[in-house]
Amino acid sequence: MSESQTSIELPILDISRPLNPSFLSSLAEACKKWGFFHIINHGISKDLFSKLYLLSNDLFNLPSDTKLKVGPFSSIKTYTPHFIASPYFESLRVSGPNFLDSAQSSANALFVQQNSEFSEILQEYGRKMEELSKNIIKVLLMSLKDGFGKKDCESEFKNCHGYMRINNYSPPESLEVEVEGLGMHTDMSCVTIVYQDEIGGLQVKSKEGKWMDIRPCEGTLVVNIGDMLQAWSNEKFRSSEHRVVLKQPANRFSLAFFWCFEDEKVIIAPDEVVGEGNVRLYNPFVCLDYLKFRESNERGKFEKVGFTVRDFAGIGH
Ligand SMILES: O=C(O)CCC(=O)C(=O)O
Ligand SMILES: [Fe+2]
Repeated sequence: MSESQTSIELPILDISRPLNPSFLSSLAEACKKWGFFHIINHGISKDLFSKLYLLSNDLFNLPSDTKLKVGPFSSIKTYTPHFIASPYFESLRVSGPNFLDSAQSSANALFVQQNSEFSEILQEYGRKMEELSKNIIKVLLMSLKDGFGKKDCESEFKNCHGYMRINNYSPPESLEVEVEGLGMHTDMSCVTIVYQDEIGGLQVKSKEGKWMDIRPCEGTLVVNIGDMLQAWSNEKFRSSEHRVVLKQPANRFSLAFFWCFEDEKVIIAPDEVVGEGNVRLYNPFVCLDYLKFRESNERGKFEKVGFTVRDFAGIGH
């Protein structure tokens, strides 16, 4: 991890304003090059983030034994303890469309006292993220050439569903060199919406293999393209490898919302997306089959064994 690091400037989508063609083309360009952009005026208040932060803190501060009541060996399985993704990472999953029920079933197992605020806040956040995801897909479709297909292609995304992960990173107390809080990966979603606190540490890998910082900025959310949209868009959009590094001995909090195709969906780029005269880069595949493929590949074998959507369904791979 000695390579010098730089941060990148990404387009900032103001979702509250009408879009102009020059912005849409810079967005399309960033989605092809980086697979990342920023979003502002998303309608999620600072107050909601602070509440989510405080409630999540209460949760992660519980004793490990308590958290494991919803861990991988419990019936609920919403909590990922330390040492699964990394020694410094733990996470709680809340699934839609009924975020309230999902959060409540974890809360019931974790907290002695009734804690309805926790699930209500997560429901509010989940619903807002669903709306935002739908709007983001609309904008992305518009950014594809000639504003094509908004009417034809939006229906492809009508059965999408979302889930979120509340992430807590706790680096070692004496941190001399930076450590990976979350190793290199691509997301399996169509799009992911990330809130990262002011600590920062999210990085995207450039096509040349260099790690670039995605600096946090108050009021700004990060959006990244996932594998499903990379395949569906015939690589008009890129699902980039990214990771989280911890550079200072301070806790880091993030929320990641994944907007995904339904399991049974057959992913195939529409002809108008591929474009006349262009080569089709993926064989059609069923969404769930790819999710299973990813699950069955061990993390450490990443470099040796095919692991990405290209390896799974790419033509000529
Ligand atoms: O914590 C972050 O900022 C990003 C998390 C992430 O990449 C993920 O959960 O897929
Ligand atoms: Fe990710």
